[in-house]
Parts: sequence; structure tokens; C-alpha cells
Amino acid sequence: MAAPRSCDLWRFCGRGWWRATGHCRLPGCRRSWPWATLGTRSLSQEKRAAETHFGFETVSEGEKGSKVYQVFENVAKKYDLMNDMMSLGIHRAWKDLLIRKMHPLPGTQLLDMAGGTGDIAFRFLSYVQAQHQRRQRRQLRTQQNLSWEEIAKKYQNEEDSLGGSLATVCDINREMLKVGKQKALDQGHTAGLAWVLGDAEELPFDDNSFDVYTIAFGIRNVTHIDQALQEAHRVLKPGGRFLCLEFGQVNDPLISRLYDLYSFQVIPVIGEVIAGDWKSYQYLVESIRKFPNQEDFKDMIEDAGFQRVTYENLTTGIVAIHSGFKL
Ligand SMILES: COc1cc(O)cc(C/C=C(\C)CC/C=C(\C)CC/C=C(\C)CC/C=C(\C)CC/C=C(\C)CC/C=C(\C)CC/C=C(\C)CC/C=C(\C)CC/C=C(\C)CCC=C(C)C)c1O
Ligand SMILES: C[S@@+](CC[C@H](N)C(=O)[O-])C[C@H]1O[C@@H](n2cnc3c(N)ncnc32)[C@H](O)[C@@H]1O
Repeated sequence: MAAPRSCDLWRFCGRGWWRATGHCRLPGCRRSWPWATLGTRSLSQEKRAAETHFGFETVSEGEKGSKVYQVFENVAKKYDLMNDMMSLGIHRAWKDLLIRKMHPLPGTQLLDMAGGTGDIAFRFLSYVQAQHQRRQRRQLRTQQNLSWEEIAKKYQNEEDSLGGSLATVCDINREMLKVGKQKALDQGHTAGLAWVLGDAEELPFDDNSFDVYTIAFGIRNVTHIDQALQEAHRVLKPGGRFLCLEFGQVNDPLISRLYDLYSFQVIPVIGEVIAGDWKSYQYLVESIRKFPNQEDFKDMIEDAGFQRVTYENLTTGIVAIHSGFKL
């Protein structure tokens, strides 16, 4: 039996070690902390257990969910423009890299969690379509005897051009999904997409349903990150892949200082000017600082049951892509 990483925070529940402050983290075991039901916790312990952070503010767990909802409800219409303005378009390159790392083949079933306005799902569909077309061209080269009608038919049907792939965009926020659906129409993504309203901590999907689970700039906003990771593990098929694009800690001290200056002095100003919302962008930069560093987050992913967990820093660690497999 593996020793717990930090004994005072871990308990043994009969099936294995689990963290004392939440639910058992073993896949399939959802026992909660027995002390809570035995009533042996003091009032101050009780209070601390129910508190979390919203940026630099300490709030109750229930409050965090509604505050996060409000943030994305407020910024939904300006969300895409804000991302281009804040990052000078760099967020697009990060998202492209995530898809290249995934390298999805036609037929892949993707769950894009906290998928918001659909950036990851649209990139996924374009990538799969390109892969499928490449495959078809290769096949056509070997089937020289097809008529022009047959060749044209092969290129026409958009559903076919995805080879059975489906991207399910799931998000807790109606407004973000509404903007995403309109964007899908504008960009001509008419097939291979499903939009689902749902909470990362309690997914409305069966076990073993998806080949890939992505979450881009989403997990930082979730109240119980460990719960969301367990859910990701549950809904992935055996062999399925978890990929997370999220802010990290910058490893170069000079860049780190400049980045801090930029984050705290410039981003809320852009938020106010473009979206008329300073507070939401203050929350964004604070939530980035509160999020675990790359190594700690890797440990959390492993704790949820994922294997072969690795990460890659992008732009000196401003963001990182974490990857893990359900084996
Ligand atoms: C509410 O929650 C959210 C809302 C959202 O809209 C989005 C999200 C999720 C987030 C994303 C999807 C990604 C959004 C992207 C970012 C937050 C930006 C990430 C930052 C960068 C890529 C740039 C990092 C910057 C540096 C490494 C430092 C370089 C900084 C400077 C040269 C400026 C230093 C600033 C000062 C000294 C303060 C005074 C300066 C001014 C008033 C001039 C202002 C300058 C500019 C506007 C230029 C901006 C420069 C860049 C973007 C630099 C690009 C260069 C590099 C990456 C090396 C969400 O959760
Ligand atoms: C910064 S946006 C990221 C959107 C998109 N993935 C992207 O890369 O542009 C964060 C998203 O997480 C969603 N979110 C926050 N908490 C969530 C939760 N508990 N379950 C599902 N989605 C959540 C928000 O509604 C928002 O759409």
C-alpha cells in the first residue's frame, strides 16, 4: 500500500488513503469524511471546511459557484474579443497546440468541459475534418476508377467528413453556450457538435463515454477541483485521455515581474474599457495566482486516478498543458 504524501492530511478508509478534507479520492469510492457525520469537528473546523476562495477573497463554497456564474454571464458577449485583446491573439496559438497534442483521428468522441464559446470544439472539428479529407484523398488516389459524381459525393457530406466524430461542449453557463452556438453557425460548424448545460463536478454523462476530455481555462473556476478531476476520470473510456490547458506559474523571474505588472495594472483596465467590467478581470488575474503550480496540479491529476501524467509549459509557464490517461 502506497504511503500518503502528507500524513496529517490523509486518512485510511479501509480501501485506501484519502484526503481528510473531502471525499475519498480513489476511483469508484465516494465516501465522505466520517468525522463530519460523527459530529466531532469543532465549529471553526466546520467553517473552514466550507470556505474557499474567489480570487483573493474568502467566500463560502456556495457563494463561489454563483459568483463565478455571474462573472461569465457578464463577460459572455465580449469574451472572445477580450481574449484577443488581453493576449494579442496568443491564446489562439495555445489552443491550436492543445489540439495538435491531442491529434484526434476521425471517430474521436470529445468532451470539451467548461467549453464556453466553443473555441476548443471548433478547432477539434476542423482538425478532424482535415485528417478525414487527407485520408479520403489517399483512398481516392488508390481508387482511380471512381466517377466524378462519386468523388464529388465523398467531399459533400459534412457529417461524413468527420468520420463519426462528435464534440460535446459542456458548460455551466447558459450565456457562454448561447454565444458559442451563434459562433458555430457563423463559422459554419453545423455537424458533429452537441451543447450541454452541466457542472464539471457532477457530469450528466455515463461512465466510459468519451475518448478525450479537454478543459481549457475552466478548472481554475471550479469549486472542488478534485471532484471535477474524478468526474473526468469516470466519463473517459479506458485508454481515454485527459488534457487541460490552464494558467501556470512563470519560471523566469524577470518575465514573472513583467507578467505581474501586466496582469494587475493592464488586464483590469482592458476589462473595464472593452467589457465595462473591471471586477471580472480582477477576478481572472487573482484566480490565476491562486491556482496550484504545475507540479501540484500534476499530483492532483494523479490523485484522481490518471496515469502517465505529464505537462508542457507554454510561453515560459504562463500556461501549461497537462495530460493524463485512464488506463
Ligand atoms: C473572467 O475570466 C476570464 C475572462 C476571459 O476573457 C478569459 C479567461 C480565460 C483566459 C484566456 C482564454 C486567455 C487570456 C489571456 C491572458 C489573460 C493574457 C495572458 C498574457 C500574455 C500572453 C502576455 C504576458 C505578458 C508578459 C510576459 C509580460 C510582457 C508585458 C509587457 C510588455 C507589458 C508590461 C506592463 C506594464 C509595464 C504596465 C504598463 C504598460 C502599459 C499600460 C502598456 C500596455 C501594453 C499592452 C496592452 C501590450 C500587451 C503585451 C503583451 C500581450 C505581451 C505579449 C508578449 C509576450 C507573451 C512575451 C477568463 O478566465
Ligand atoms: C475562461 S472560460 C473558458 C472557455 C473555453 N474553454 C475557452 O477556452 O475559451 C471558463 C468557463 O468555465 C465555465 N465554468 C466555470 N465553472 C464551471 C463548472 N463548475 N462546470 C462547468 N463549467 C464551468 C464558465 O462558465 C466558463 O464558460
